[in-house]
Amino acid sequence: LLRPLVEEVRKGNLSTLGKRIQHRFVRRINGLRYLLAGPHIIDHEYSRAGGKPFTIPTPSNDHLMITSTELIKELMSAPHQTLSLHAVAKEMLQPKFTMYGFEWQDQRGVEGTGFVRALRSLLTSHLPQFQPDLDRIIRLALEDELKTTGSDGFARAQLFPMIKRIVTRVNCFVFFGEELSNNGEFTEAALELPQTIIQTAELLRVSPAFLRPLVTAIATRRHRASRILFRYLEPVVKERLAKRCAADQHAAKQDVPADCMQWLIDTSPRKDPWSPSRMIGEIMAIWFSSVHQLAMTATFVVEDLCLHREYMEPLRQEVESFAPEGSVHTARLDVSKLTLLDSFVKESIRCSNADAISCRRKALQTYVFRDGSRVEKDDWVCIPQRAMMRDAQRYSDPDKFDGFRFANANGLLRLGQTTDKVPDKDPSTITTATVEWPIWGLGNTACPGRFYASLVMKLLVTQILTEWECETPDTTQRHMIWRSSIVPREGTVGLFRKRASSQ
Ligand code: HEM
Repeated sequence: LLRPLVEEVRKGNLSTLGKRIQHRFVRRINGLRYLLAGPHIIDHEYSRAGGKPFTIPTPSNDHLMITSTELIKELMSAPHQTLSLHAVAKEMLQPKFTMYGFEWQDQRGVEGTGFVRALRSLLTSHLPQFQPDLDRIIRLALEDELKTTGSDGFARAQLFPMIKRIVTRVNCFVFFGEELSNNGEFTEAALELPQTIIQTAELLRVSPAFLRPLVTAIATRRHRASRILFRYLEPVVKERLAKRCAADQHAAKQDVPADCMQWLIDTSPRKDPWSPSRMIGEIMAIWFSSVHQLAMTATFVVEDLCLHREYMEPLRQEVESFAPEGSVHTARLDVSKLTLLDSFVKESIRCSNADAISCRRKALQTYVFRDGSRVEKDDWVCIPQRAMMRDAQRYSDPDKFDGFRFANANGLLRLGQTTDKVPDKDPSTITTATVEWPIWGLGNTACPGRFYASLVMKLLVTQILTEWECETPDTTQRHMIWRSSIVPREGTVGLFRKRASSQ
């Protein structure tokens, strides 16, 4: 709060100082409401702004919200040294404290962007090989989670905690391989880490600097989860780094494991190689990105399946029509053909978006858009995606859950017709990153894990469809709000019963 004022004093700009103090102070106090009502405040201001940019105060800074295609394109082409995604992540997650002392750069790409190749290219291209294993892990995890049934034949499960565990299991497999993914202590720490990071970072954002080490030690239980992961990963990473170095020296090709940890090592800098602990810090940061959003989004999708049961039969029929002959097993199913499922998952994201904003960038220096909109240094600029996805100008009947909205719209767009169902001008799928569908971010920084995330969500839903009947008695309050996040409630229960045909 005080930093901008101190800067004003330094500049000797005393005439405007009084006004600025008052303005900043009032905005920061007003901004406190954002903590508990962020998405609602954004929705309200969006409808008042009539397509123009608008500013939302938060307790720490202002967020400039932009919605026009021109401004969004300008945002995407602005230099990373000016409008930075990494600086946002650093502010939100406080990695220096929450990730065991791991320091991030403010600017993306300073130490290479190998992780994009590791996830966007290598992980994505290996998805067909991974699919049978992902399918098996999800199936066994569901059976394990839902093994205790009541007298009515239904197993009861708290959906969000269950899906966090399932996502952790599959992600552990693709990140760290079979052995570590079967290690209970390791997977428990892998599940704990993202939750600890988020909770601790929030505490740190409201703690004075001198208390931060103490707050971190208490909230992370002296980095319990990080230390366990580190203990397991250190010998493996050391060995793999040494092997890479030896292979480079002898220009030899060697058999290497096919997992994300290996690809992150392979794509890390060669000229000035990272130490094992630096490498583990990088892996943990990417690990965090892989669990948190996916678990929340997948939970809302499963909740929507339980709530809108009329979609189960048509979705089932679609899965069965594409299943390899004579089986309903989803291991080798070509999920890209399941256009109704793609549409259902997309509609779930449109209606129950886990984040009210996307494409956050922090201004490392003041930036003025071509239309004159200003983002002051240290403020953020964002896209208010939830409000845009509920705008009747973009989506007809936006408050209605229309599971096949996108499939129907794609059908019309493919015929060269127009539709008011969606704002898209061309057919699209869930992973298409466009101005109309910014849930993955945009441009160079668009989520490199989106193809994997989409596959996991679809496999989870197809497993439930083919093996289970599901419903939920909890139909009212499905989420809680913190800042712009819309987090599934831990207590929402799903009822699951094995389908007669799958027993
Ligand atoms: C439903 C799940 C997910 C959602 C909604 C999501 C969304 C996003 C968004 C909005 C961004 C910021 C992009 C920008 O602002 O331009 C992002 C970045 C990122 N995501 Fe995801 N993500 C998901 C799953 C995953 C998974 C499973 C992984 C890893 C396997 C992953 C890895 C990353 C990484 C590494 C970045 C940083 C990209 C960069 O700095 O260039 N995400 N994601």
